[in-house]
Amino acid sequence: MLDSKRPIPRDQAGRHPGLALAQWRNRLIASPRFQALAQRLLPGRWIARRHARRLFDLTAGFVYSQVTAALVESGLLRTLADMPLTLDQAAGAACLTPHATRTLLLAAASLDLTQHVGEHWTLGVRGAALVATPGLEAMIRHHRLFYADLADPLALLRGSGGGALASLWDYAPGSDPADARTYSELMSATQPMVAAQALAAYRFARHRRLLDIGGGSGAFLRAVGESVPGLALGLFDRPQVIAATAAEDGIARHPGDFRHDPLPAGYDLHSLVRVLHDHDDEPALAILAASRAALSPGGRLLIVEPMAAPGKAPEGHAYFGLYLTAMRSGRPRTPDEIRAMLRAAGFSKSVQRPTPLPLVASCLVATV
Ligand SMILES: CC(C)=CCC/C(C)=C/CC/C(C)=C/C=C/C(C)=C/C=C/C=C(C)/C=C/C=C(C)/C=C/C=C(C)/C=C/CC(C)(C)O
Ligand SMILES: C[S@@+](CC[C@H](N)C(=O)[O-])C[C@H]1O[C@@H](n2cnc3c(N)ncnc32)[C@H](O)[C@@H]1O
Repeated sequence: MLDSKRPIPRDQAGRHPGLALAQWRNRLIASPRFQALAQRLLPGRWIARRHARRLFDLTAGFVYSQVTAALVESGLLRTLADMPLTLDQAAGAACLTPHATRTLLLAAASLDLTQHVGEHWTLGVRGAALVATPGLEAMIRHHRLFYADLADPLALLRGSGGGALASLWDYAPGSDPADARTYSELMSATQPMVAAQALAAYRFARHRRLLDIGGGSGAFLRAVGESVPGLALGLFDRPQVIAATAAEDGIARHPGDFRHDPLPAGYDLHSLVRVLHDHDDEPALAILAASRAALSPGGRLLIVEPMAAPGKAPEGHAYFGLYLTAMRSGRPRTPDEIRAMLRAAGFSKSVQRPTPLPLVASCLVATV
């Protein structure tokens, strides 16, 4: 437990001892003599090269992302997945000159997205993995909106710029009502990889009735239903989202607003999949409290979403931190932060279950 830990001794100014160490290291790295020495000695050269490579990738990562986007948007990724192409065939398929096509294919090859074999171009290992990852191409296409907002990152952080991504998510505060179908389709396309994380982490068969709160068009429920046939399924979402989904698949539909409306009773398992991080702390706590109120003793709530892991993985605070800022709602949370909120909402216990790909989603199970 956090409060049983012994207090860390501070310096006279009350600062953590690790701070002085970090400052000393940073001064060392900044020294030209240390830089020269590090590059002369072999272990130092390896470490310096590794940092230089990562720093270059940070500096140039936006170019790599746009090479990937060009491969997707030109249709070349899909065409190369179907058959190998010569340069001239690829140029015809992409509606680009042979010179521009060669530039794109060479750039993509150096990122392992494509590969040149003899006279032909085919997909590289990363290109093949991209095509095999459900919804990733749709994600890359929708990044056009996020990229526009990121053109001025400080304006985005100050809240004075952006707005392109927020216009997609019409439940984000201050957004104009848009067609909920656009984001529901994006979420459905990417749902198989998310549902796979939940199914690997949790045994749904121990329950009778599952309510997916903020379940969009029901893709998560359909994936769970296929794996666990006897489970009764219920979908709770905004009325306009529920209205846009097909009604004939045996899923009980509950239109409502989870910030104000009570959730339907009678379900022994609730799920919140990529929902909690969309909301600031106050509404997020209200959603957890609504779930707690609707569950009977022994009932459970699953939280499935990418969670922050500071110092371990960048996608939490670096990708989703900025994504949710552009969306103007929510924040990425660590499992411990969510567990504290679950306690505040009245859940008696919560545990984290490992998932195969935490960058897609982590999983917390809370019990009433
Ligand atoms: C056989 C020979 C010779 C060689 C084989 C070599 C080998 C072993 C290759 C391995 C191949 C392999 C199995 C690759 C597997 C790759 C995988 C599993 C890749 C998965 C990638 C997943 C990615 C990149 C996921 C990205 C997800 C994103 C960007 C999600 C964004 C989500 C958003 C924006 C959600 C928004 C919702 C909101 C609003 C925040 O709530
Ligand atoms: C990011 S999407 C996730 C959809 C789905 N769970 C998935 O992972 O594919 C968030 C969902 O929460 C729903 N939602 C947002 N605000 C809501 C509210 N106030 N009441 C009910 N549902 C809401 C949205 O309509 C959307 O379907």
